[in-house]
Amino acid sequence: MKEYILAIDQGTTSSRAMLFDCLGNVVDSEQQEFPQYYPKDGWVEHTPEELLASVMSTCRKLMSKQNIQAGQIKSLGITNQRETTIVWDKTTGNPIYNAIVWQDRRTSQYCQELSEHGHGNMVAEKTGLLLDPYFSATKLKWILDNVEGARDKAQAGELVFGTVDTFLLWHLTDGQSHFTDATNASRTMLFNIHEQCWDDELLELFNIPKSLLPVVLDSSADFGVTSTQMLGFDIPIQGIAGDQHAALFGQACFEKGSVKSTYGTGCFVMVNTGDTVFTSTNKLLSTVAYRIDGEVTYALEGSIFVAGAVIQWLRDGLELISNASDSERLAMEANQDHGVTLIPAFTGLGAPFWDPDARGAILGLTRDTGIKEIVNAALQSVCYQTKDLLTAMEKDGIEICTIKVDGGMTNNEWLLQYLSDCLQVEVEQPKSAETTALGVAFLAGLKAGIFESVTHIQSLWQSTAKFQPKISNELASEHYQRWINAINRIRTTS
Ligand SMILES: Nc1ncnc2c1ncn2[C@@H]1O[C@H](COP(=O)(O)OP(=O)(O)O)[C@@H](O)[C@H]1O
Ligand SMILES: O=P(O)(O)OC[C@H](O)CO
Repeated sequence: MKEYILAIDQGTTSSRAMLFDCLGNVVDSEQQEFPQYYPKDGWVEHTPEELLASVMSTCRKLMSKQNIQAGQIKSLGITNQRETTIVWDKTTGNPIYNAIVWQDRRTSQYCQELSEHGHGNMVAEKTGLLLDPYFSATKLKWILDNVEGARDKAQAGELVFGTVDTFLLWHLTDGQSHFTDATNASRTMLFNIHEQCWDDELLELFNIPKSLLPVVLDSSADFGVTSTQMLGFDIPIQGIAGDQHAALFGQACFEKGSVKSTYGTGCFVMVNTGDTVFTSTNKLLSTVAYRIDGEVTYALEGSIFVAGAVIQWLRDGLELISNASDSERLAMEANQDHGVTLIPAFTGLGAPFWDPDARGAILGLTRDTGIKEIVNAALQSVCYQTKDLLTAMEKDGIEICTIKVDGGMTNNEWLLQYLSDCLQVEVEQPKSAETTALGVAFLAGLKAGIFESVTHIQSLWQSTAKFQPKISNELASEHYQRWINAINRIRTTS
């Protein structure tokens, strides 16, 4: 009887269930998109029920397709879009409001006020984060303050909060487990990353009752067992990590200084900083990379809000392309010297600008500009935003020679070549682009004893292609300068 690890990857635009063998090879997978809701300018929501339904349906389809029998799945891991905030009723499990998605900017005014009152340093010092609507704390406060009766129910201990991992775990275990892991906790802005605990001063600042919060475990831990009615069998849940942290783990970036960049809905560059919290002076975030056996490894992160989402916008918003993969051919066929700059700041700018009120723009249009040039500029914008992050890292004294890339967008080779040209560094692609799911499968398998150690996992990682810069440093700088000039025209903060 073959044995497997099941990984759930609940992303911003789709949910995936992936089956891995005990060497970390992909056996099969299922994927399902779900609706995005944009109720107001800068607001982004999901319905938690649709997230759960998409996860359940992909897992069930995958298991039935592979004719999985009891006992074949040795361990289950959950990785997830981070920061997205859900509050639900402890008794019924029903959410009291939609999931407020990480991209949502509704609390930008409140964050601004907290900054003006001088709370930024304390928050950054304790959490490694910047006072920005991106993180869960102000979203959670918004729900408690704006949903009728929520604060009273919270005070009475009738509600619970969780990021998406915690919500899925709760339902998979039929309300038995109210846990999260240290990586997800580190994105809430309520968690002290030095002391590895919920922080009373932060809870007071954001007016959050502690009783709402899940218990924080290692990323590789016993989180509970799936209830039979959910997946048909009792499966131990032994890995949980935020998707970017799981990708770092799946890319085997275990050494201090190793870097990965993931291109999904957003783009997230992470550098392993070992057992030290690195303090950036260039608005990058410090975060928990992973926690195993109580030992914390930290990372430095640069977060970009719109990467693959710009391609989705070309597809669904502008209807310029029918499939995301069309973008590769069109970008290749474009006049490469088009002079168009597209800034996809649909929900503001993330690192290193942190400008929640900036909005997107297309500059440099001429009568010759066509669909191909717009598509090309959209893909270039993802590379320039990555360059913004690497430049900030360089200013922090971190030199990067190679980045390991993954995520849905890395199926686009034109993008990877332009990325290498733009960054003037080597871009390395792993055998599987599904590194996020693989990372949490590794974490779950580690707890289950399928993988002996991090060193064992390192030996399983394989690269498939390397992209080297093909344009001169001078030309790359010229292109990038055009981007910087354009960014300076849309910023609302300095
Ligand atoms: N060939 C491609 N070229 C460019 N973008 C792509 C391509 N394939 C997928 N994408 C983009 O990648 C994103 C999906 O990547 P994925 O890693 O699944 O994201 P998430 O985990 O955030 O849901 C979508 O936004 C899609 O537009
Ligand atoms: O859904 P992704 O893969 O773009 O990841 C979202 C991030 O976790 C948000 O912080």
